[in-house]
Amino acid sequence: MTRDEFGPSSGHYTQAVERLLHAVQELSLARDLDQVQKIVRRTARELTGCDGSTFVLRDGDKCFYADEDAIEPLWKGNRFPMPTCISGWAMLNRKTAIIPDIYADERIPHEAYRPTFVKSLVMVPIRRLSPIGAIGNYWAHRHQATAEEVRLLQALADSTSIALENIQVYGEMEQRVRDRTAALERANQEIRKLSMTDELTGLLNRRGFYALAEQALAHARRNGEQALLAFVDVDGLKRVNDALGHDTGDAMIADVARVLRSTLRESDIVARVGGDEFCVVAINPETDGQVLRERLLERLEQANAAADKTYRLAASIGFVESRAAETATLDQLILGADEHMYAHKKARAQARLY
Ligand SMILES: Nc1nc2c(ncn2[C@@H]2O[C@H](COP(=O)(O)OP(=O)(O)OP(=O)(O)O)[C@@H](O)[C@H]2O)c(=O)[nH]1
Repeated sequence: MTRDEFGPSSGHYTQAVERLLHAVQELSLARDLDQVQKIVRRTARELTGCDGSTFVLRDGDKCFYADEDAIEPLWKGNRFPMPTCISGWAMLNRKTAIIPDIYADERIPHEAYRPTFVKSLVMVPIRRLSPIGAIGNYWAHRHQATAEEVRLLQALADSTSIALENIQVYGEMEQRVRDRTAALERANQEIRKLSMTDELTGLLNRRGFYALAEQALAHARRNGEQALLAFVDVDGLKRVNDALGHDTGDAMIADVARVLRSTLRESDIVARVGGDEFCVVAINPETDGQVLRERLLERLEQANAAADKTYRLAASIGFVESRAAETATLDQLILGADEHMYAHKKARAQARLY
């Protein structure tokens, strides 16, 4: 195409400006780098009718040939040091490189061009004041780019720069929304955890127990697994409170909780469901209720022997074992274990009398 054919009053130029306006519109709607690259590589070629275009991004001190649209492959995916390639020159000098004969120009690394079809090129920087990339146009024959072609490419580069900034802003906004959502989710999790946790012992509280135990029992029933529910009531807390103070009573509760947690399996659900009352749900328990009770009492005794405390840990323990076929509700199971515990407490009190 000659200069006359591509002058401001020519039909080609009008078409190219229309094409550019379309691209500007598309770029204003682009939301990610892929979309921008696609628009730029296609438009850059169509604006001048050249044989190839590249979309280059600055990557530190390298030029990254991010994308291309050409009659034969160029350098897509490659990175070159800024001073060794023409896109680097355009960015470092903040100027457009117009090169009608690449083999007559010292800025061109001739060896890199020899395997390619390129004979002439134009390279415009994206964001002239502080370039972040460049757009290349290549011709397979000798071509002296016209002022109009360069102007069109520069206008495309300016719109590309705004599109890239938009993407960055959108990206940051999206990231901020993601961060906030994650923080909210963490806060919600914390609230859920706090609302299900007993502050004194760190075990589940009554609400947490119901939530997890209901789930575990339903699951056990579906799978035909056996379940055991134990009710543990600390002995003599009132006496300790009255004689040694509420703080000591608290310490006693926390000690019992520690013994329960360390004696039971990690998968067992352990909760403080009242002042001095604990509930345990064990699915597929390793032992029957009687053995479990003996083990817990033994561990409480061991804790007493190991520590020089002003109080003794003791508890009454009742339990119920629920088979898969049973349809007792959690409340019914708790009631059964509580009654069993009460019988145990009575028996222990009587044993102390004799
Ligand atoms: N320190 C302390 N005491 C509590 C807490 N919650 C409840 N209590 C007290 O625990 C005592 C429980 O009394 P009881 O049900 O008679 O139990 P007990 O003193 O262990 O008596 P037995 O179960 O018959 O051995 C009451 O005095 C409650 O005020 C708590 O969080 N901390």
